[in-house]
Amino acid sequence: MAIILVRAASPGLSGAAVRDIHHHHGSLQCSSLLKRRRVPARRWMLCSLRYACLGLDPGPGEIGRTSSAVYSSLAVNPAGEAVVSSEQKVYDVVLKQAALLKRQLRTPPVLDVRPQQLDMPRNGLKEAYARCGEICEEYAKTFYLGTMLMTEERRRAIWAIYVWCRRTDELVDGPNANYITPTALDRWEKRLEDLFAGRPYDMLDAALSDTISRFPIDIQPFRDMIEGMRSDLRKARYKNFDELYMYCYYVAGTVGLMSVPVMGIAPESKATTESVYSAALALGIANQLTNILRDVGEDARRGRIYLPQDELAQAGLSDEDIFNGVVTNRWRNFMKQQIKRARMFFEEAERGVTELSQASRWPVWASLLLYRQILDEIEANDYNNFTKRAYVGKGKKLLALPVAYGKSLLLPVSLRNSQT
Ligand SMILES: CC(C)=CCC/C(C)=C/CC/C(C)=C/CC/C(C)=C/[C@@H]1[C@@H](COP(=O)(O)OP(=O)(O)O)[C@]1(C)CC/C=C(\C)CC/C=C(\C)CCC=C(C)C
Ligand SMILES: [Mn+2]
Repeated sequence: MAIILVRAASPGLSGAAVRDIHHHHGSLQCSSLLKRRRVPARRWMLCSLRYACLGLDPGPGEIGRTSSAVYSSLAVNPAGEAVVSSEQKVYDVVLKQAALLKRQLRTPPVLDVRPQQLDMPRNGLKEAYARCGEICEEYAKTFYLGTMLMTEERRRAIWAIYVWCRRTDELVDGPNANYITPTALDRWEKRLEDLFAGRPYDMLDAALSDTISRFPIDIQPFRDMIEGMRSDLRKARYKNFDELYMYCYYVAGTVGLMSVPVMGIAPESKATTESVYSAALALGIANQLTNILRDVGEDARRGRIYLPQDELAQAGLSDEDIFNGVVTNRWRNFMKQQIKRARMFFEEAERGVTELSQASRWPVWASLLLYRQILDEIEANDYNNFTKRAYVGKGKKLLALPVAYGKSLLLPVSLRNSQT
């Protein structure tokens, strides 16, 4: 194995941090950091892969720059010290959620919030869930269709989560967004705590209260989504991918973490709970990156640029270029790299979908295939995401459903090798 020591050649890293970073077949590995920073080897391999695939394979002197500019477990602060990256922080949440799920499945807690304890009129919960279903159908038709294959209890739970997420997003993205203050988000969080304690404020909250009494769902991803909305209020630029990654976790990776306890892992799956959560997180990140790439023009008209500033600068692009919205070769090349990265997150997610319980796979495959096609449409639009909205047509949408169904019948990846 060819190892190139980069040692003090890196301007962004302290000598100790680069002690044994080695460069091997286009990937970066750093064993001292793995130990000191508890970066799991698998995560490190993954970020190395993304790093290499992005074609940003650095020369030795460039490691400090690219480690924060690309996707990495290692970030560098302005003083040149290695700091825990967003990916590592989020991975700690994944580990915690996985541990909670395992513990609760072993010894289900004595539930202190039973549906019948909720102060609701007769049939109230049924109506509440039905309303959640209607909202879901109105906003996300294809996805709604996908949920129809799930068991009734799971389907209703996913609707209730969907509606809470949609309402949270509407606070900062909806018609009243201009009037939303951090205090309003604090009130929304208090409401969240109340509904987790069995004191829902309205019927839609009551549906979620009921859902969390039936499934081992933790409050943290919900809190984190509200944190993402707070960040949307105060921030309109992202310095680098590390910052953007955190934002994507907050607003979309959280959805993946909320959904796993409801969708369930296939009883025959040999995958670890952590790996399934990681895949769910990856799907959320992939979806959000795609959403950002689709909406560049629309966001710019609201004064927002979610694309990493340092990567724009490296591509010779500025905020002005985005506001002007002219598709140039620089823009095309920049977009190609961004699309490549989003696709890598989709690939990571794919490995987890097969591990979900059989009936949950179809809607997840459908949403993965449909959302990923938006990237193909951006390409088909010759990267004009300034004035053209990438849109997956009805025909392609309909075709994705049987394809997703076919994929949902596949054996979990974790079982495939052991069967041969
Ligand atoms: C089956 C399935 C997809 C279940 C998830 C259902 C669910 C609870 C969705 C909530 C989505 C939501 C309203 C999130 C609020 C924040 C937000 C709007 C995020 C963006 C969604 C797309 O919305 P849209 O295109 O309408 O965007 P605009 O508001 O118009 O800009 C996001 C891009 C994020 C969506 C993220 C997911 C759906 C996460 C998917 C991950 C899983 C379901 C985990 C699957 C498990 C494994 C193991 C892969
Ligand atoms: Mn939105």
